Amino acid sequence: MQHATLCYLLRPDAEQVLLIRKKRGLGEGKLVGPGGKVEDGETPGECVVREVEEEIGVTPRDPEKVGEFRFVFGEDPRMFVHVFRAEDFAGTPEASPEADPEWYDYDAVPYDEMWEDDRYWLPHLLDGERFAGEFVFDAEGDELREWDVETGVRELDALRR
Ligand SMILES: Nc1nc2c([nH]c(=O)n2[C@H]2C[C@H](O)[C@@H](COP(=O)(O)OP(=O)(O)OP(=O)(O)O)O2)c(=O)[nH]1
Repeated sequence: MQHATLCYLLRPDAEQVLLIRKKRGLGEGKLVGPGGKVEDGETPGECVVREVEEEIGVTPRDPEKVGEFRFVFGEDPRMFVHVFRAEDFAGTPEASPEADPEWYDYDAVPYDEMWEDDRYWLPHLLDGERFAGEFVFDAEGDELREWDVETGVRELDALRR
């Protein structure tokens, strides 16, 4: 299965999270965290730093993996996503050909402009929880059909076995 990463940069004191409007690729037009596909020979931790640098020009420091989910379209397991959070980073978020970044208050995250599954796990990340989940969409990826999320997960990567 293809592996990918997502990174949520946080300002915990201001209770704000950085989201990007994705300009191309899977999920174009949606609000997501920066991230992308894990390349051969790369760990998810290396991928997430590279993707955040490429997409918004900042370097996350010590990104912490806090969640993972499997993303299925119809019968087709599409993506295994490693989700990170980081409270510290070098640089100032800037727009790129791939992404327009913007800070959002935790209580004003526009879930209706995001992937349908995000409302079931992003609140856990903002609450400082760890989670693992599975989301089954229709074959076109338009509609969420089934979902399952577990929180308080101590050992991530459980779904890979
Ligand atoms: N927020 C959110 N992001 C998702 C979901 N499913 C899913 O694959 N993603 C993310 C993980 C990846 O960051 C991205 C998929 O990778 P992509 O194909 O768009 O990667 P990319 O544009 O960066 O392409 P590349 O540069 O790696 O080739 O979408 C989801 O349900 N919610």
